[in-house]
Amino acid sequence: MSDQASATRKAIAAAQRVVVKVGSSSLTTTTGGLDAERLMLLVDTVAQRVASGGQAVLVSSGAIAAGIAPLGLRRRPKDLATQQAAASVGQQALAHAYAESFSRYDLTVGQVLLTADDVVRRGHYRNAQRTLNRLLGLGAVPVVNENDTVATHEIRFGDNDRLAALVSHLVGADALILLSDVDALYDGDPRRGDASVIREVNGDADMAGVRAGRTGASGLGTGGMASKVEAARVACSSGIPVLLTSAALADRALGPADVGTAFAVTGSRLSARRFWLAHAAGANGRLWLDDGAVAAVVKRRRSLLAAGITAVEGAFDGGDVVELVNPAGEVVARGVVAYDAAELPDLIGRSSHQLPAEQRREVVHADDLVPLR
Ligand SMILES: Nc1ncnc2c1ncn2[C@@H]1O[C@H](COP(=O)(O)OP(=O)(O)O)[C@@H](O)[C@H]1O
Ligand SMILES: N[C@@H](CCC(=O)OP(=O)(O)O)C(=O)O
Repeated sequence: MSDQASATRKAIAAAQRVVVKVGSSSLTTTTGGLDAERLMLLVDTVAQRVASGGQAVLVSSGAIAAGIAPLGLRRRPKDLATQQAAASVGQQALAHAYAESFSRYDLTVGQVLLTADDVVRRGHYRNAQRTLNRLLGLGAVPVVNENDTVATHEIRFGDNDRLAALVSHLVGADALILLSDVDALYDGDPRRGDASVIREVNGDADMAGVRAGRTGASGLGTGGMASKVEAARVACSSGIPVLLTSAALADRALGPADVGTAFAVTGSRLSARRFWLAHAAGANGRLWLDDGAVAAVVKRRRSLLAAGITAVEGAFDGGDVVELVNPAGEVVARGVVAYDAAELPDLIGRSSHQLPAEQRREVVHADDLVPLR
């Protein structure tokens, strides 16, 4: 274990406030619905962490999977209406099981069901933040899931890994623990033959050559390893270390943190507004930048001026969030645009002195802009 890696594991073991995300495959079976025993073991571990002075937020998947057996379905449904029906049955079974199980430790559970809108819209984001913080302050264990019964295709998170990364930032967590049905990240899907375990990820370089699949073995979860790696990247980029392992190893993950894959932080903690801009806000359009503008915005942290924009995409209003893309089409930053989409075509490519006085303001001000690379 390298020094940096052990520092990451030490930080995770010492974390005061943790977010623990558990996947469907770890709590349910296709034939039996909710696996009460596995859920109880998880609760034992989380309750232990709370008893030793920590705080925990549980992001629990499993609503859809837990509804499969009670509704007499044979496998995870593919259409949204049946998924929502299953989630409606499964979520209440899940909430009931958590409440009962945590009550063995005199711990109260607060159910928090979020839609993507709750983190995409700034007002909702702060509201969710307040609720979660208050629950923690009152000594309860928030149990979070997506509000599957009302979410439509367009506004779904779909998998809970990304939701867990967003919740980690929302509550200012000191660590994020991702529990799945696989003990660690491998360089390829271990189900498909030989794969080597990756113990530490200290940055993008350690991910070179790693193939993280989009499907899981169980057919119960969604997103596969790819969504976990992406969630880890989001959390680490804003200063939250991540441990990825199996639910069967939860006691070690929440104890000495000496199992699974540890992802080191790659950036510092962002303010709520900057995190929201970078990872949560829905973008309404794109501005294409030339190389000079990319360097100014990403390396020198300058405002974006009209002169460096080569094309405008989307129908946005001033005040909306847009993506800034480099000439290769990669998103390099996100920010709040100061003009409506209709105003920009006349301005782009022109330097400030060629523009009328009222149109000389920055297109995206540096304070409203978050580089992503
Ligand atoms: N590179 C990889 N390393 C580890 N597991 C992988 C990798 N690529 C794909 N997987 C698969 O991802 C699965 C976990 O994803 P998923 O079923 O969505 O989990 P969960 O329900 O816990 O969210 C594992 O069962 C594993 O087979
Ligand atoms: N909100 C959904 C989660 C979807 C899902 O399967 O997520 P995961 O098991 O974390 O890949 C549910 O509770 O069924």
